[in-house]
Amino acid sequence: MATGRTHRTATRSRGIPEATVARLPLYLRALTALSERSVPTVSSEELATAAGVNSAKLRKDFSYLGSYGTRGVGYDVEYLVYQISRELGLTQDWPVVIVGIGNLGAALAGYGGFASRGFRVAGLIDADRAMTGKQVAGLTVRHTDELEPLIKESGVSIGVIATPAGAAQAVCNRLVEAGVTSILNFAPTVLNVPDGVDVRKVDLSIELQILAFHEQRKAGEEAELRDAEAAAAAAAAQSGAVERGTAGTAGTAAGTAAGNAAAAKKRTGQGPDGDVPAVMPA
Ligand SMILES: NC(=O)c1ccc[n+]([C@@H]2O[C@H](COP(=O)([O-])OP(=O)(O)OC[C@H]3O[C@@H](n4cnc5c(N)ncnc54)[C@H](O)[C@@H]3O)[C@@H](O)[C@H]2O)c1
Repeated sequence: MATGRTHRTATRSRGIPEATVARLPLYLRALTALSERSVPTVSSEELATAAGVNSAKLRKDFSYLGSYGTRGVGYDVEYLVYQISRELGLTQDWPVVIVGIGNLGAALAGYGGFASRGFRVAGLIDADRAMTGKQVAGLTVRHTDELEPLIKESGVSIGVIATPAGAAQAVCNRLVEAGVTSILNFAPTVLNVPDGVDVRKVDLSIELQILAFHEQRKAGEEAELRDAEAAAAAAAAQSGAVERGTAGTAGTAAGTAAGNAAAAKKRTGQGPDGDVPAVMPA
């Protein structure tokens, strides 16, 4: 088994970059909301705002799909929903198996968003014999001994791992051996998989850590802004007090301090990159 190979490289088949593929679900979610409100067309700016993506990036992404919209009209919402769904493989049903039916696995099993997006939970697996036969979200929990037959019977190609980290690699190996080629991993560990297997990792604590970083940066920048504004005010006061001679220097100092204050203010307006999806390659 190869090690460290956890997701495909920068571009996929048909030349669509991985970063574009990662944004397609964001567009689809925004487009689905528009479709539900029976909105027929949408401009790239409106859709970019709704998806939390820069509009130039959106137009570039859609050019990979061969979708350019109509000048003055925008994009046809229904057609784009179909096109993106087809690109993401969502026009077909994907049976999914969830392994580890504890707090998280049970919550995932009951998540209605899977079915509405074409992911059918075909089976729930847990190693705890006390769980075997229990009903969770309308499905019967099966023991890990039944993992392989379940995958074969249901034609499962996507596995969700919600076990403790220590069990995740062994579960992953069994899933792959049984024919699963895509894994969504919630366990806080890096999985090694062979070529041809895609792993996506979800880690909410990493997302929170990224937000904490931005919070810390914003606090630092606000302090920097206050210092720069105070320096600008002091330099302006000094420039007013000096009538001749050093007035030019004081004026320059005031200008520089004001420039620093403006630059600091501009930086504080920047936040986390809304284009980065919460699910990341493992
Ligand atoms: N990614 C995230 O944001 C996120 C959020 C919450 C939890 N987690 C992770 O998800 C995992 C599950 O969390 P939880 O709170 O549901 O834990 P939990 O203890 O409630 O459930 C774990 C379940 O896995 C089962 N299990 C253990 N070993 C197994 C094996 N080899 N095969 C099949 N099933 C097995 C246990 O019997 C149990 O039912 C943990 O690794 C946790 O750290 C991740």
